[in-house]
Amino acid sequence: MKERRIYLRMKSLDEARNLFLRALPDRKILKTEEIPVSEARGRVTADPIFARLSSPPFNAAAMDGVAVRAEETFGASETTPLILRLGEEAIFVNTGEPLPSGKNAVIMVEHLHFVDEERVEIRSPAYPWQHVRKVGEDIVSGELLFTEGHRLTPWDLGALLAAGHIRVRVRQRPRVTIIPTGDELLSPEEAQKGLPPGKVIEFNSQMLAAMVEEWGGQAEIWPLVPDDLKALRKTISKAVKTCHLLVIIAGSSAGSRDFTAGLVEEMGELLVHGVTIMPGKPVVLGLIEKTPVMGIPGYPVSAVVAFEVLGRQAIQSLLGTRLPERVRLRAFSGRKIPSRLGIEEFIRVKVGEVSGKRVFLPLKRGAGAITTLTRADGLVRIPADSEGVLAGEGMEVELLRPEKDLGHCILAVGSHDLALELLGQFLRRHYPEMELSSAHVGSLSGLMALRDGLAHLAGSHLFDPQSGTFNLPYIEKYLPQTPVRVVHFASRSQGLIVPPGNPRGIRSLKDVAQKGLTFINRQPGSGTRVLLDYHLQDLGINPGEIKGYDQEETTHLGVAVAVATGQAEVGLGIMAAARALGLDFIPLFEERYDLVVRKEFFESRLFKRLYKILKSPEFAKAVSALGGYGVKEMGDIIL
Ligand SMILES: Nc1nc2c(c(=O)[nH]1)N[C@H]1C(S)=C(S)[C@@H](COP(=O)(O)OP(=O)(O)OC[C@H]3O[C@@H](n4cnc5c(N)ncnc54)[C@H](O)[C@@H]3O)O[C@H]1N2
Ligand code: MOO
Repeated sequence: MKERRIYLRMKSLDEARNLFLRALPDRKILKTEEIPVSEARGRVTADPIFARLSSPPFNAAAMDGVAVRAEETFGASETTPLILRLGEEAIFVNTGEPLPSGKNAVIMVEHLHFVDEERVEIRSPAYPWQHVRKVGEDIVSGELLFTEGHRLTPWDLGALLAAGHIRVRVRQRPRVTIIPTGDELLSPEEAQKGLPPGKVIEFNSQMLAAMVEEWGGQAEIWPLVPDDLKALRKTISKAVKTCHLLVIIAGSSAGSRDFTAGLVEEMGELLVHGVTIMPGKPVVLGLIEKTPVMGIPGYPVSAVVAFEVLGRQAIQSLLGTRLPERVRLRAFSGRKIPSRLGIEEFIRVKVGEVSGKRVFLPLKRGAGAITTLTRADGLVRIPADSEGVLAGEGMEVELLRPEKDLGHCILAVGSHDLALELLGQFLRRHYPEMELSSAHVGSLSGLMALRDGLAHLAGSHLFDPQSGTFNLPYIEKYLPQTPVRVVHFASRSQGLIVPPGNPRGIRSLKDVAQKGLTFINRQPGSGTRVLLDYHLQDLGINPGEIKGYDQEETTHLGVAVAVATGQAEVGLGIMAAARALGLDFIPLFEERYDLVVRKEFFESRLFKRLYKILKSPEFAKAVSALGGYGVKEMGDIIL
């Protein structure tokens, strides 16, 4: 067998799923078993189930009062009350008790007028079967309660018991064996003693096992297998004999120690290696000794996504039932999200509500970051034939949490700022259910997002050369119809970010042009770019004289990374970004960074919380500590 594998032709998700589902063994391989109803929640019925008893089993009083024969009460009215003899024409009954024979209605105790110990007066008639639950009203003996293949809910258990069943025949739960692989992994228990260098905690297996259990399967996690072809071959050949589905985690990609696809091919039939989804691309699907085998990528988010879109249906198909679908809702994208053509992308998103409209912002895309799932409100799928989503475009969001828990997320679209990120961290610390989700699109695009109702607030630092002021002239120009308030956030030092020790001896923008240094720029519409262009013009420098002027990053940190990695010799940005990466900084200008807030959001409870933090000395201190920030006027309301 070759040491290193390249992918088979990648399949689309539909192709891969169809190939795999068609190859699954017949459902009949799952045995059936009879189990107590008390243990049957979530199980799938193996037979149709008929009621053995009726419910209620007799005509029962539905209210506390007296049982009567309705016909004997006809004619009673306010003007012609009727007297009934207690114990004969009217017999006391409590809710749930059988009706005494001959009686067919109940009069509630509140409607009785007691004459004496033996007699009661009524002032309106009872109609037949009033306040009576008739025998079999709920369930009639012999009726079909559940079809075969029905997944039992908690209330289904009630109906089974009421209908006289204490045991029920269900389909065996598909047994799913999960094998984590990788030399670098350590079990969570072992890691308690400390994590040796180069080791990471193995947790994918437990996530996948929990998913299996949620879908109605039975998961068994096998001990970790090292990256060793022979060991893995041996484990697989044992595992396929005892399970209905085998899941091998990691080793699915193209690395020299990625054995899964090769082993499936060698030991059985390889159906799929590589699916055009992201995360989750290097999935392996196949059959070994008729047992379906899945090779699931090792990155945690890739593992969850791949297993969700392929494993879920495999279990569903083996169980012969449909699993409940996630709630979906339509929401609008708060920013442009580019996506690779030919790949179906699963974007984790935060969902907020702006003026009654649902808006989502993407979280980080890295498949290694499990918190992009724990923090996500939902998933948005960008189809393979799309190059991405435009700002304001409506998409379907598959919710990962209950809909009622949405709406705690503040959506900030605009200029990137490290102190704003810190504000988000403070917010979560004080109000754990809340989140500040930000998209870095630059100041001007942030204002546009505000205008279009796609953000609650926008961080902005747009310099207006004519007036020498920040932001307000732009708001006047671009948001004439949008009621907004403006809160000062911080002043920032903008300057040149250079490698430690400033090896090229840079002092000014003039030096950048004159010394022919490689520059890293920011995207048009960002406040930093506006500032740069203004000062270049002021200094009479033609952008064409600046090497790298057309190389753009979208965040301050992006610029700092470019300098730190040597891709550029200098960039323009804030001091905090330089500091964060241990770079040197030559301050050039002071600028104002303000928060432009939609007026109705400014008045909301969510904003009040954010504002409280903004005004706290504790937060101001933390921002100062970032370096290069002035916090004297932090929180001043300037419009
Ligand atoms: N040259 C290429 N390299 C990679 C490609 C590619 O197309 N060409 N694809 C990348 C993609 S996409 C993914 S996804 C990953 C999948 O990698 P593997 O399935 O081979 O998994 P590993 O490389 O062994 O691990 C990746 C990552 O995940 C961690 N891991 C693995 N198992 C677990 C576990 N049970 N619990 C927690 N974490 C786990 C592992 O430590 C690694 O950090 O490949 C890319 N490479
Ligand atoms: O499939 Mo990988 O999951 O794109 O990161």
